[in-house]
Amino acid sequence: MLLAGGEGRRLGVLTQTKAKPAVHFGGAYRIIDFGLSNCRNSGIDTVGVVTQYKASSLHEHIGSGASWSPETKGVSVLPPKNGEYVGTADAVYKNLAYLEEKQPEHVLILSGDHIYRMDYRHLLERHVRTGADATIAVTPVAWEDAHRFGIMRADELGRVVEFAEKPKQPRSNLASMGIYVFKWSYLKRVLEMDARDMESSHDFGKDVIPYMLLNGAHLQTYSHEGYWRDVGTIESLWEAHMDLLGDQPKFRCGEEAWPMYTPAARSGQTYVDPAARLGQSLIAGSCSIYGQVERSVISPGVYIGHGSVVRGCIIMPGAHIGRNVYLRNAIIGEGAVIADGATVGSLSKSSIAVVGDAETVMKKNDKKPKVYIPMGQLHLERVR
Ligand SMILES: Nc1ncnc2c1ncn2[C@@H]1O[C@H](COP(=O)(O)OP(=O)(O)O[C@H]2O[C@H](CO)[C@@H](O)[C@H](O)[C@H]2O)[C@@H](O)[C@H]1O
Repeated sequence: MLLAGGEGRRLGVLTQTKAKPAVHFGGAYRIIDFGLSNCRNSGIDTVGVVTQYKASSLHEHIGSGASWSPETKGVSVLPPKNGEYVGTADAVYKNLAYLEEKQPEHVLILSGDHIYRMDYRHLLERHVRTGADATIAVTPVAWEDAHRFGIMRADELGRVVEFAEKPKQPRSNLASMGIYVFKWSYLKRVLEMDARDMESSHDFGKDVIPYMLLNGAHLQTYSHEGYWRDVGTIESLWEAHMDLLGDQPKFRCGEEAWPMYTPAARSGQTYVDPAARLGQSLIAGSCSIYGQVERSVISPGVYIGHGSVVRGCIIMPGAHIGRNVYLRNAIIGEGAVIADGATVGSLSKSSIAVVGDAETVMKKNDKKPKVYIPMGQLHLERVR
């Protein structure tokens, strides 16, 4: 069960027209492609994608699901039928009939907004070997980020002994990745119990996992080694893109041994003009580049005009960057237009400027000046 229905409010204007898992990532992909490709590469061909917020963006992208499950067409989208999904546990609870039909022994629950590579067979092997009711994939995170995650302590055999969802003062930096495998019989029981609890917010992290611990369930950990990022915020989305760059990138998308699958996109060639200068960047197909691009990820169908400078940027598909534009540490949404001579972004790395999908940014003295939409604690500057 791939959970992809959250609102993704922290991505602000980037999720105004699409669900967070449908946001483009790494030039050629969308965020949800990572979980779905992991499923295919792990031999999992029956996947229920639970959608809700801006569901049509995901439904269009997933289509028949044949990109990830070519033989059996086993990828199903599961929007809410009656009412809404109240939390992550409720989203699975309301699809118990779908699961029942499949008669699984174990159910893997994944999040649609993570960038990582994982062979779920190893997680499942550990879960079966330890005979746990449920197993959570875990990874250490930076102490300063620990308050954003479910944080736990485990004993020497890897059994969870303490868990706190997004604690203000974390007592460990071992984080839940929001990836769980449950014994089907146990999952059904615990979700039915949670559904009857009027006090519950019906969320795995806030309610189900603490309930399990309180009631002596056998909860194991599976240590994930390697890259993993929850790209739920503007900063983490930007940083994860920067992790793709360089000679020895922290993460590579689509290696031969672990391919990435996504529905066929624009496959035209990219034109690089003699006036262009490119460095440390990923450039997708069907682009035209006349300006200077450094430490950036450029998606398909992007135009970058003469005399423009693009540094530390993520440019989403089909964006048009005019002439003599200066872009620095910015995310430019799908189909956005940056008019000739405009400036977007700041010199400081800690603030990322964002232009939403299909927005137009004009030069300061034009009649319709564009202002960045303030997001959370981010400091966003005006277009100069
Ligand atoms: N009502 C709903 N219907 C359908 N889908 C929904 C939904 N609400 C959320 N989702 C989806 O479920 C996934 C996880 O949801 P959240 O983003 O709410 O969890 P969060 O990341 O805060 O914490 C979780 O994930 C982090 C790791 O990222 C853990 O540390 C933490 O313990 C855990 O609770 C997302 O892909 C989201 O789209």
